[in-house]
Amino acid sequence: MSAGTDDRASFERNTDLMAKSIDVSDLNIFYGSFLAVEGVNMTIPARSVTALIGPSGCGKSTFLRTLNRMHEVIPGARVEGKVVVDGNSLYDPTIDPVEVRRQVGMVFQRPNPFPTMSIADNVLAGLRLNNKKLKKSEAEDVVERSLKGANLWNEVKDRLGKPGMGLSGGQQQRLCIARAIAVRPQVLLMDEPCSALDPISTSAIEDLIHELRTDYTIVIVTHNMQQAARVSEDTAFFNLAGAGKPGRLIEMSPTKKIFSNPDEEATEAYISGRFG
Ligand SMILES: Nc1ncnc2c1ncn2[C@@H]1O[C@H](COP(=O)(O)OP(=O)(O)OP(=O)(O)O)[C@@H](O)[C@H]1O
Repeated sequence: MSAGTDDRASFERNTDLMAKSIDVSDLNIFYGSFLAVEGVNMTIPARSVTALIGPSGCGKSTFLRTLNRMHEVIPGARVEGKVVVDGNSLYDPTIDPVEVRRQVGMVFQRPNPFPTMSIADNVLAGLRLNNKKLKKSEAEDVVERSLKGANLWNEVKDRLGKPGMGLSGGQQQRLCIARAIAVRPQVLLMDEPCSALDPISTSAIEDLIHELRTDYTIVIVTHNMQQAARVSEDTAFFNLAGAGKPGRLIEMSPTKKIFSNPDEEATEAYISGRFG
C-alpha cells in the first residue's frame, strides 16, 4: 500500500470532473518532411489507463504529444488527421491549443518542479499560468485537494512553503502529478513517469495511477512491460517497419490479451523479448 492511500480515501470527488475518451483517426505525424508516425486509428477509453509500448524510436512519445498539441511547439512539427476529445476536434482552427493543454495534462519522464517555487506554489503554477485569480482560501483548498489526489499531502502538509526541489525524486514526481491535476484536466498523459525513479517510488506512482483512473483518462508511455501489465486496462503496441520508416500502431487490445494472446506476430516477438 502506498504511503498516501488515506489521502486518496479522503479525496473529495470532484463531481464536475468528466474524463473523456479520445478518438484518433488517420493520424500522420511529421517533423518537417520526416513522417515519424503513420496512419494511427485508435479509441482511447475514458476513465481507464491505456499503455503505449514498443521499441525505441517507434513514435510513442511523439504520438502522446499530439494528444495535447505539445507536438507542434517543435518548429516544423505538424500533424494530419484527427484527434477528437469529447466531440472536440483538437486540431480544428477554432480550438485554442492553450485550452487543449489545460484539459489534457501531462507528466514527464523527469520530475520537473519549478526550482525556485515552494511546494504550494508548484501546485498552483498551472492555474496561475491560466491567469486564474484565486482567493487565499481557494488556493489553500486547491493545494490540499491536489496534493491529496496525488497521495502526497501527508508527507508535505507541514512544509508547504518549502521549495519543491527539496523533495525526493518520487515525491517530486507526485508533486508534478498534483500540479497537473490542480487544473482539473480531463485527460492525463504520462511519458515514462517512473523511468527516473527507484522501485519504491515507482510502486507509489503505480498505485497512484491505479487510483487516478477512476477520475481520469490516462495514457502512459512505458518501456517497462511489467509496468504496462500492472497499471493498464488496454495496451497499444507501436512498431517500425524498418530503419527510417515511420512508426505504426500494430495492435491495441485489452492488456491481458496483448500479454497472453496477441493477434500479431510482431507483438508476440516484442513482448517475449525477441526484439526491441
Ligand atoms: N524533435 C524532433 N525532431 C525530429 N525528429 C524527432 C524529434 N523527436 C523525435 N524525433 C524522431 O521521431 C521518431 C519517433 O521518436 P519518439 O521519441 O517519439 O519515439 P519513442 O518510441 O518515444 O522512442 P523512445 O522509446 O526511445 O523514447 C524517431 O525517429 C525520432 O528520431
